[in-house]
Amino acid sequence: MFALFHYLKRLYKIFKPPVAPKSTDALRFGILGAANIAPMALIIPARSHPDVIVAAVAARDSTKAEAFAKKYGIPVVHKTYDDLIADPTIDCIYNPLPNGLHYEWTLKALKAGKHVLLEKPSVSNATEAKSLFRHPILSEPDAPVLLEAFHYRFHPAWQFFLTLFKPEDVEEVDVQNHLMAGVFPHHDIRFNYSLAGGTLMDFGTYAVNSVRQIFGSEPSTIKSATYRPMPDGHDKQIDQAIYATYEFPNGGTAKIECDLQSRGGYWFPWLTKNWPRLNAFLPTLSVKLRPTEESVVNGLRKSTRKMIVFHNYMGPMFYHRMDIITTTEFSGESVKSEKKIQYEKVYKWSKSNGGKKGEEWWATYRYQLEEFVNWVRGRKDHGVWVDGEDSIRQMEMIDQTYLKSGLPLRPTSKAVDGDM
Ligand SMILES: NC(=O)C1=CN([C@@H]2O[C@H](COP(=O)(O)OP(=O)(O)OC[C@H]3O[C@@H](n4cnc5c(N)ncnc54)[C@H](OP(=O)(O)O)[C@@H]3O)[C@@H](O)[C@H]2O)C=CC1
Ligand SMILES: O=C1OC[C@@H](O)[C@H](O)[C@H]1O
Repeated sequence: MFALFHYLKRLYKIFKPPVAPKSTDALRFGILGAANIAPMALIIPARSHPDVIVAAVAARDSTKAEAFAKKYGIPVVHKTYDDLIADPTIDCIYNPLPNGLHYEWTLKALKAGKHVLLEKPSVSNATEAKSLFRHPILSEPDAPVLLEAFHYRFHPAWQFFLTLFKPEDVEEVDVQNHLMAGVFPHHDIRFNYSLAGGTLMDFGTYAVNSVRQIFGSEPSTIKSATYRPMPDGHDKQIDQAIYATYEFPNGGTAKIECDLQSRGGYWFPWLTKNWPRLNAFLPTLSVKLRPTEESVVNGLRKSTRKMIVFHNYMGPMFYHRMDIITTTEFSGESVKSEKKIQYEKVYKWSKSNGGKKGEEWWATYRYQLEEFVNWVRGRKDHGVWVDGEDSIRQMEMIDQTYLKSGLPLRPTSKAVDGDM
């Protein structure tokens, strides 16, 4: 009963956080587009941050922009994205535009001297990523800050998870990201090739990112990559689901299965195979480690193996659980095994974590905003970060996966050659 109350209180505070009094020189953010993700990823987290004010928004349709601004208490509405970027009172731009517009509008904002919090996936492909993250503007003294918003990495649960094993000991990783069919309609930006859509660009980008983090390296080979295309009448260059296996330099392998229109998975498949799939709705990954001990006890060979399952690694603030499963096997003439499971949940940094800030109810996005502001304020040695070279390597792995699957790379923005 107490646990349920605690859980509901945490959920409530994620959506209705206490409002912090703002500092006099708080950073003023402007949002490009009245995007669905903006409240969750910036507007709500900003409320509890004393150094952040969401000051302006621009949308293509001014009625939509006005309604959005009214709903979320944003004082200024600009008629165009260019007007927002040109606003001298704005310090930081949040870019949640469709993937295919990330490059162009981020570069415009950087050129106007704004710091940019850029939604994932950072851009459409590795060509854009190199052009953006290695742009000379980012090497100038007092260069603006640019961050690909891989929010899940900023949460203490993910960072704790990474302490549970050494990358070189990882033998197998399995990532399962399924979203019930029907959540996103077929006309959603996620299924639009010209806007750099595709499941690999969406759910898949987390899967790719997580395996890169777990192995601490890039894959040496893509062993296979296949996809399920959109239904007839829709863009066949779009992967509705993507399945890939990778080999890493330590000999370990990773399998990813990502589906934005997931169906079936129930009994009586002949009847249920087209039913929207509800029973795998938490993105989950499992990591199998190589056997860690080999010894002889009473004439029996003892070996111990660990497996860690992380339920809901993408949205740990709502609920998550790490199952650390240790299997000890004694083998001689017969084989006997013992299994032990330890459960972990982490919502806050431990006290020994270098004074990093956080509350149990902070969402991944709130932890991310904390670090973004730290960087803008010059506090760069503080904690988790996603650097530009990492974002480039991420797009390289996505490109290579598309090529292996037989799908084309997502289109490169004309702004790359024009350099605006
Ligand atoms: N971090 C996370 O957890 C999540 C991140 N995302 C990422 O955020 C971005 C936006 O996703 P989401 O909020 O779901 O998408 P939405 O479709 O809700 O928002 C995209 C915005 O882009 C603008 N836009 C500009 N040009 C176009 C165009 N040609 N077609 C469609 N929209 C256009 C629209 O703004 P206007 O208001 O001006 O019309 C719209 O509000 C994506 O990159 C996605 O990957 C998405 C969900 C979760
Ligand atoms: O970033 C994301 O996280 C949640 C998903 O539902 C969404 O499709 C994706 O864009």
